[in-house]
Amino acid sequence: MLRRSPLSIPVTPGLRPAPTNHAGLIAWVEQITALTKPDRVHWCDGSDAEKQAIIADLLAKGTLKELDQAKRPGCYYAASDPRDVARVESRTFICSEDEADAGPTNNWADPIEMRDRLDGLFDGCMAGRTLYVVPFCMGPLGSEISALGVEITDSGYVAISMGVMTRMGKPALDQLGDKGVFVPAVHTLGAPLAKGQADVPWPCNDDKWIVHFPETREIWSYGSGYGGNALLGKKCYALRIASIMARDEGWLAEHMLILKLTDPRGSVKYVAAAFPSACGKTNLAMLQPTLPGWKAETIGDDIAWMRFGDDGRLYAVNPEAGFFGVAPGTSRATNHNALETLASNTIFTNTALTHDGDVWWEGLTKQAPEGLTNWKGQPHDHASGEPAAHPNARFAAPAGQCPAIAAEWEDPRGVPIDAILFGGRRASAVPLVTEAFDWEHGVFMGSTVASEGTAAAENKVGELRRDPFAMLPFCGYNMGDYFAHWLKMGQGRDASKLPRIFFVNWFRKDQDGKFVWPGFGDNSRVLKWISERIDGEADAVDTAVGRVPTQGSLDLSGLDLSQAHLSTLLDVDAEVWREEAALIPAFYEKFGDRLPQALWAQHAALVERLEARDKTVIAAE
Ligand SMILES: Nc1nc2c(ncn2[C@@H]2O[C@H](COP(=O)(O)OP(=O)(O)OP(=O)(O)O)[C@@H](O)[C@H]2O)c(=O)[nH]1
Ligand SMILES: O=C([O-])CC(=O)C(=O)O
Repeated sequence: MLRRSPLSIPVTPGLRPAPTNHAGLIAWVEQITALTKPDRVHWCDGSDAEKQAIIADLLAKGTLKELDQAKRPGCYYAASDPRDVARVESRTFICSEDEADAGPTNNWADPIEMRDRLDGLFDGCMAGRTLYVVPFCMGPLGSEISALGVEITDSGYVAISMGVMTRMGKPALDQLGDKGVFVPAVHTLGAPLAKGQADVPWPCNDDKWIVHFPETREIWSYGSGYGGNALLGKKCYALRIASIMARDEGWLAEHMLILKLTDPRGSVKYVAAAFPSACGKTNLAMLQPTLPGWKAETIGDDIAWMRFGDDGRLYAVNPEAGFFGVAPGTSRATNHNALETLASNTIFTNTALTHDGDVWWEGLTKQAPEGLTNWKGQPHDHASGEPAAHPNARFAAPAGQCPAIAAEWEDPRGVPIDAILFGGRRASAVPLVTEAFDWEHGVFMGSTVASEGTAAAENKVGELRRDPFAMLPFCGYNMGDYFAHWLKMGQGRDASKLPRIFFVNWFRKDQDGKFVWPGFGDNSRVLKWISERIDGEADAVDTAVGRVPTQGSLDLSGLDLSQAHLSTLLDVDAEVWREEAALIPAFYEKFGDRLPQALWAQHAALVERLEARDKTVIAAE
């Protein structure tokens, strides 16, 4: 669409003068305006006055409801259309020129055909609506690791949410200057309004398309107003398109939280951790250690952009400015810092509403309050067994409001990463924590992550699926090449400066289906072990799958954990792992020759180690 259309379409009458001299940007906005035919065009400056005006419009339309401003100043509530509640992976496409470049884990469509389809879908799609031009910066302003984008959207909800989630408006436009490079991202609800037609609170379309063109680094999103489908700076740009930029430019764009950990001696470690959607990134990023003297602070909760510095260390920035977190399960007991963050200036979507103008979700309090309205706008019926909040109900809150935010969270240089964690939801097999033997073994671990599905996407909840590096839905190119890129990033480097790699699993269950590990703040016990491993202080035992803590090396003081449960958490059952290992080739074979030989060699070495062991290898001393 973009490349084939000339940039000579006349400016729509009424278009306000663009607050930029960037000729390419102005031409692109004119072109999209001509295609989508909105009633009005608004260039976002990111000011408070602008935010208030958009909110007033959304309140009038019923998209937003004002929460009790005495209790939650600056907080608003939206309930989505029930057909628009999560990312739509089946409608997400990587339209590379060569199908093989998208790889077997992405949906692919021919880019020419897709452009024709989008031409049709976007023609007049914004009729009756305002087109918002949303310039944004991913990463701290002024950082060499940061990058710019401009989202065009016909959703005021998206425009203000982008204001929370990114550095949006004038500062981003200033950074772009007259000639800067930006990723163009076009979003529409796919719900044009005929003259005089009344709007609905949450317009969207049954037909949804989330499309990426890797070669031209463009994003086109049609039909959804929700989360990662519509806030295009997040998954679409900061992961899918950025992963391509990172491959080409020699850095890493990852689905990782970033955490600062300070031990009782005052020594600091920075940890990045990749867990699939709704598997605990936000919670770990805001963790309150239960171990005395340990301190955890937040740098980011979802995405990390990382580059090697001249000193050989890997530096990470959080490209986002807000948290788009899962509400259900968040409570004072599990994540006090998140609740403090949500006290003001937050947009809640698909939670339940209390009778006195506040939000509620399952897990917030033990007992649901009386008089709840569920996310579908109906009186909540406790007896129905249906949750009052949608399981993927979310909050969008400014990161700077988090009481645990680290002072350096916006440091343009980023923070040097000491440890990388991979993880997922695994009821069985996978120990509480395992250290990789080296970088290559760590890449092997990352490539074989499997996790039980959650409500964050439309796949089946609870079903086990491979989610390498927690990037399955977010890698913008062939994952075989992505694994090779990870291997290459560690090659020829001083191993003592490379982050150490670990695999964690907070989700082991006993025979009754109950979590064995208390999780949340008690995950600090695992972080302590990791920190002490890096300092050469904690013991580990070599097992076939990696190094696991000796029972004595994990700080379990004050924890009521039975010996049987501890064994469940730390034992490596060779029989179970032989079955696990036997599942890997079918997954690897999907990538054909794009799967690096080094990973096949890692698999062969794992099988060999497992053959050499007795049935059960106990990590206890
Ligand atoms: N049992 C247990 N549950 C956890 C733990 N950490 C997080 N959870 C639950 O997992 C769910 C998702 O947690 P989040 O921290 O929001 O997950 P996320 O990875 O940030 O999710 P996305 O925003 O989708 O990327 C919530 O219901 C949490 O209560 C833990 O240590 N143990
Ligand atoms: O992108 C979204 O809609 C929400 C999110 O963070 C995820 O799914 O990981």
